[in-house]
Amino acid sequence: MGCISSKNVSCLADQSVSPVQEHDPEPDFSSTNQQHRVLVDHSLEGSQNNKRSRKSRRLGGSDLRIGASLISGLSHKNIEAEQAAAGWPSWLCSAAAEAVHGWVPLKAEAFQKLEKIGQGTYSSVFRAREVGTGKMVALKKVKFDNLQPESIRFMAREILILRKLNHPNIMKLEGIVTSRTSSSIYLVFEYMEHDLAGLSSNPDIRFTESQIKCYMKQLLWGLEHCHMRGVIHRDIKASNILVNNKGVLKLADFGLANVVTPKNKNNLTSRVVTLWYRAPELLMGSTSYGVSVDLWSVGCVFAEILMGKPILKGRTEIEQLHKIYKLCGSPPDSFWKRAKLTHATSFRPQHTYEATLRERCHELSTTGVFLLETLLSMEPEKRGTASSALNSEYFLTRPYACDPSSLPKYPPNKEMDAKYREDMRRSEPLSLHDTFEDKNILNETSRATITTHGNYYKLSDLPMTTDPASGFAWAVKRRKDPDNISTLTYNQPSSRSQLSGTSVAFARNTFGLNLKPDNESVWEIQGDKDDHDIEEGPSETKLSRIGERHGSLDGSGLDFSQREDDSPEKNLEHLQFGKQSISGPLIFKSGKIDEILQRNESNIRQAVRKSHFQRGT
Ligand SMILES: Nc1ncnc2c1ncn2[C@@H]1O[C@H](COP(=O)(O)OP(=O)(O)OP(=O)(O)O)[C@@H](O)[C@H]1O
Repeated sequence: MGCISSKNVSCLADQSVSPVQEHDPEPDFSSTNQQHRVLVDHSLEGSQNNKRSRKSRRLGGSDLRIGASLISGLSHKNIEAEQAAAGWPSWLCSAAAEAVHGWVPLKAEAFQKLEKIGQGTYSSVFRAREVGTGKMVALKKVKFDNLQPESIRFMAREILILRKLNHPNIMKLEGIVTSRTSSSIYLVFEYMEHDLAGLSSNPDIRFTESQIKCYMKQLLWGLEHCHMRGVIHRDIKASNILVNNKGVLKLADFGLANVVTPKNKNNLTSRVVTLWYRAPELLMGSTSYGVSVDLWSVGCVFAEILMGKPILKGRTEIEQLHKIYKLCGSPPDSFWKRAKLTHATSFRPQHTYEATLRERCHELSTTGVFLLETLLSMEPEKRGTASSALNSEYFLTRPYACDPSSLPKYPPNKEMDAKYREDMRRSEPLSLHDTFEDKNILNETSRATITTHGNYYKLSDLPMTTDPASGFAWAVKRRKDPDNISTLTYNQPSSRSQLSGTSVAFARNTFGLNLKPDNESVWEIQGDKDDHDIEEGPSETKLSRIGERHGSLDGSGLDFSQREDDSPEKNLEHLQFGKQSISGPLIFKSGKIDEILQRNESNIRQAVRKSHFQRGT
């Protein structure tokens, strides 16, 4: 695959854009046998810049602004001329020269594009074959508006962070496919056959304790590398942790990552991390968090691979917090005293919750429970660091982590996942009862086994369902001024719909949220039950809409009501709690968990992008 060889000026000549591409705005992936061109450090560096470049390499490239500082001595005209000569499109050089500095673009015809393997908010991922070597790669096509410099710079941030990292357990950016005339770019990554979400949720796969340790160690090594370079990943979840057929785990998807600097450390957006993996301080709106948000997510992933399912599956931010309290216990008084959040006390539960983590992980060794409890500490500073987790007793006691090469070769992930998801779709919903059985770990001598299990899909994995014609959402507001009346709104064409009132009841009973109708939006609650426990059993609260009103958000400084994909229905998918905006889908037409996650992910990505535009965080 492409490499970065230093000072290889002569290679530049080899990077000329083919006549076909000159007329093609999209990179033209072909099946021709044209040789793949390597990435080279081109001739930007003068002797002084070379010195700086070498220094930064000795330091492990730890300065994210390396590109910017390197090129600062050169005139813009020179840089653009150099980069254009290297084959980069002008819109990219002018908006994000530092991201591609020292590299030359790879040519589209060096790859044979195969099937699509992933779809993100701002990307589509394809499997592809490198023509010259036959090696499989993943091509991530990044969507952005190339007329908008901010949009390009946002994408450039991901590239800069990826270039800053260099570790066997971090997904390596191997190159970028584009051309002088292209309007899009593809990031080239090593192809990984599996992800931890697919493997751990597969009922046919059961990890042994030493296999779990092996995955966890690799994850923590990768994370330690990020954190030591000031990079917070901010989207650690099982599906972003990829595994190849050699048992090597790599942390992927740095689309939400950021480098903490003295300048931005108190001005970060709280709307990061996929809901199920989001730390409590983020749910409470913190904007001055640190790398410990990643450690919380690692705790969630640890629990997920132990149990075979995500451990905290909230459907809204408020429900997510509730689930955290139920698992980890309500935070101690000291937590609320120390919390620097303006609205922290709004999140203080009225009831005391005892931690249930030990019960839920009763098969896990004592050392494992201790590590899990540490990672899932309500107080960020008690979570320790990736390094301290690696030094924990869990990894120092038998059974030790196995060697990655001894991990089983699983059937191709994409096929396996596709089949599994299809099976789930066909079978849902099964019954009102929870049919999920935790996949407890096997004893040390066991290997991962492929067996045929029953169907594991659980009804409570699904969002609360509504009438077939649903697709509405609701919002709650509470303010202190004349607008100060809480409003519960939903938007549903039909006159009546069923909505589980658990979130309403939870908001009211747990946080003391007082719901009142206001003039603009009138709602009725029928048969409301005080149901504190969202997870177990749907409550039969019925709401009928008479009027409607759009929700708006402030809280974390982001306003989803101005999202690109703006519609009344979508705007209403927020629960505003005090100043904290609570977002996330509550109810979906089809009742598919994939849909919830997709929407949640999209919301986060759009919000972070917007926040980046506004504040650069
Ligand atoms: N190197 C890879 N090998 C195999 N599959 C990959 C690779 N990278 C990504 N994928 C697949 O593509 C999916 C989407 O990729 P990724 O997570 O990077 O983007 P995203 O976060 O969904 O997109 P965006 O950041 O634009 O919203 C992943 O969930 C994974 O299934």
